[in-house]
Amino acid sequence: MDMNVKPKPVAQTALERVIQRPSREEAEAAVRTLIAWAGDNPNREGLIDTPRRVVDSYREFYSGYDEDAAKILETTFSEVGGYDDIVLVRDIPFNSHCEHHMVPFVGKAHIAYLPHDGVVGLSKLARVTDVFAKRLQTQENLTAQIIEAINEAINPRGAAVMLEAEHMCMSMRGVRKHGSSTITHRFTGVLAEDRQEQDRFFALIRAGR
Ligand SMILES: Nc1nc2c(ncn2[C@@H]2O[C@H](COP(=O)(O)OP(=O)(O)OP(=O)(O)O)[C@@H](O)[C@H]2O)c(=O)[nH]1
Ligand SMILES: [Zn+2]
Repeated sequence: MDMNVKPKPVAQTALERVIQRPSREEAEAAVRTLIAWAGDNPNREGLIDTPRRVVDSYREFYSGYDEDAAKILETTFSEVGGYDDIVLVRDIPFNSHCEHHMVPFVGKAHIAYLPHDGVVGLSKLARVTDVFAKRLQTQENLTAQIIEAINEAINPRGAAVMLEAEHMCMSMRGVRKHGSSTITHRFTGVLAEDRQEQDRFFALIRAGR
């Protein structure tokens, strides 16, 4: 092995740019503190492995900090038979956590764009949704980040993102209103300028239901 070959620098994640990640032991100790804060004994048998599980779960819930939307969207296709009309992927399920209470909000995303010179794999729109959903979020910011990532990656003639979600911080605590949903949407390009295109987007979301 050539010892002069320097290891490639590991790309800094969004989180590491802001804060140094604590060790797993520190994170597990924090969970034990929260269990005691809830009023239970972190040393009782049923709770002994809970800090480990919670810390593992956090890795899943917040895996988006280690992902790069631009990378996911970098493969585009141009051989689509000249198709240049709206592409809509609707009902993409997502779950995220609100940045105010760290409680889930759960819902569906509808993502559309008007191709310019290429299309992306449909699954990539769902993957990009997860990159940003799996961070601490507000629904507004999540909406904006998804559409910005699409615009930067494929420069479409227009794009639209609509999210509908139920916020557990409004149903399980606080105001305690079950069943309300919050809708956010954002349009760019032709879809921002042309009301008819917006109406078509809303009609396609409803189509065939
Ligand atoms: N705009 C927006 N607000 C959110 C989102 N998720 C949670 N919230 C709200 O964030 C607000 C935080 O309000 P605060 O008064 O600081 O916190 P709080 O005392 O816990 O508020 P309550 O939830 O009313 O009990 C609440 O009104 C939440 O409903 C979101 O995605 N977008
Ligand atoms: Zn909240």
